[in-house]
Amino acid sequence: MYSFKEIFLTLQGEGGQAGRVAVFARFAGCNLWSGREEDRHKALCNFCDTDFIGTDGEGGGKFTTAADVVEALDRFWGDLPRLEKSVVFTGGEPLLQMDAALISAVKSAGYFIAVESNGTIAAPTGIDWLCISPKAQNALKQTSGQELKLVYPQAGVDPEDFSGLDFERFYLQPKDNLGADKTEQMANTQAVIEYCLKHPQWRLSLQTHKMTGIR
Ligand SMILES: C[S@@+](CC[C@H](N)C(=O)[O-])C[C@H]1O[C@@H](n2cnc3c(N)ncnc32)[C@H](O)[C@@H]1O
Ligand SMILES: Nc1nc2[nH]cc(C(=O)O)c2c(=O)[nH]1
Ligand code: SF4
Ligand SMILES: [Mg+2]
Repeated sequence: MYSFKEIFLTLQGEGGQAGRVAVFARFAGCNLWSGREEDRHKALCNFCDTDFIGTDGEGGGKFTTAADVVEALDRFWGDLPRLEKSVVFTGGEPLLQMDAALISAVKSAGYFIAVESNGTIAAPTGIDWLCISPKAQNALKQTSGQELKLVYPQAGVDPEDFSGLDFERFYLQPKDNLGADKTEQMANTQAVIEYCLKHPQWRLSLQTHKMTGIR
């Protein structure tokens, strides 16, 4: 059984695959936050910008088999070219639910498989583009992949804690303070820019879907 909050077609907004059309499949549930606002202050990850509770979003639901998930993804991919098929599994935390059966079925259907994960759970094999986004003091179990994308700044977190890990690319993504304060938001972006100017291993990742107003 796989539980998805929502499934939709959009352009990847972040990181090294930004601009690429993909079906986004957002799993319900996370191991670092309940998703309820009243729990945010005591969550292991407290800056989340996403609603991942339940299965009531567009395209969401509970799918009994991996084949049922593929059928749903294919509905959103529609008649687009088969050779370009691309899916991003996110959440919530996708590695709580992704298993070999799902990866195998999605791969057989022709998809390039990208995953957005907090890295606290080891990833199964077969993922084409693994993006790990470490969260404060939560221990990393997955220390390799295509992209490490650190939300910055985070209290007590130094990018150099991660710069020696086995990733192809390293990104800093300005922390969205969720509308709390425009000045602080701009300061976060400025801090990323200044860090990247001094540390060429790191690149700027902007949440371009928020700038353009797409999902
Ligand atoms: C909502 S998370 C879901 C996947 C997974 N749980 C994770 O944290 O990587 C998707 C991406 O959004 C990023 N993100 C979440 N809240 C953010 C915020 N307030 N500002 C910037 N990026 C944020 C995460 O770090 C992650 O890279
Ligand atoms: N367009 C778009 N790109 C994204 N990249 C990562 C996202 C996520 O929430 O995981 C996301 C998202 O929610 N929308
Ligand atoms: S780990 Fe990811 S989904 Fe979970 S609360 Fe943090 S940003 Fe949100
Ligand atoms: Mg998002």
